[in-house]
Amino acid sequence: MNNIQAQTFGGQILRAHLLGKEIFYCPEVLQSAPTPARGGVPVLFPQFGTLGALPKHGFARTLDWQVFSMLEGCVSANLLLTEQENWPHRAQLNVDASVEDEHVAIYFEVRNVGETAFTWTGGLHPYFLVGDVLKTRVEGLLDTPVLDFGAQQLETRDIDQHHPISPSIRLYSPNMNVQLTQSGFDAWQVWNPSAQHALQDIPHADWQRFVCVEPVVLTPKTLAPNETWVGQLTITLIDE
Ligand SMILES: O=P(O)(O)OC[C@H]1O[C@@H](O)[C@H](O)[C@@H](O)[C@@H]1O
Repeated sequence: MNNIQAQTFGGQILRAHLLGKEIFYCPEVLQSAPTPARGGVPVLFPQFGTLGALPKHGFARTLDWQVFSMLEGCVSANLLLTEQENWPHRAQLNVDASVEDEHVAIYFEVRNVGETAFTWTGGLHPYFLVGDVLKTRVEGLLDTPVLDFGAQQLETRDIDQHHPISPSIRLYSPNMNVQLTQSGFDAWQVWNPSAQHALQDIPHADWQRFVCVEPVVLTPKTLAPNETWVGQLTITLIDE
């Protein structure tokens, strides 16, 4: 059975099932505002990570969005991001996601609805449910044809790497094998916090159950008033 679920806080997709398979890691108990929820697919905007002076990963993941679900298997999350501290702009953000057959398709749209141009970084931060990250690999990155997490010393240190963008890569894990196809983004960020993490918002052992493979914009993009940027991530179950 296919379905998808999102919450208003952060406009965040939390869970999606494809042919009955759970695609995203999402703990039972999620942090509530103002702490960003760890799991599902956080939206990062207008700053990726600490690439600037704004709050880490921007404002979008800690604001309340409007979330609609009019058709089964589809969600639409929308945020009019108005002026924030150190960010005197206005942006309309839309995340539209659907599950159909063996795909989850996520569109992320950013429109400048203010009167001044702004420059942004950000993207989507999916927490893929892999079962055991130490038995998981990513294939098809341009600079690392096979990224084997079992060989990354995740018992002692995190992995936090960006890789040049490619149209599609594959994630092989005990939970699922998926192809990740993107357009519009400029890097794949790969992150797992390792067994040594100090995250307080997930059960400690859960570090091993997920990996984040994130289609992101790391090179600042400028949008003039009325200009729109669109990115897409499609997650497709594959057999091999
Ligand atoms: O703990 P946060 O703020 O949700 O960030 C999680 C991780 O997100 C990744 O995108 C970053 O590359 C990591 O550096 C960061 O630690």
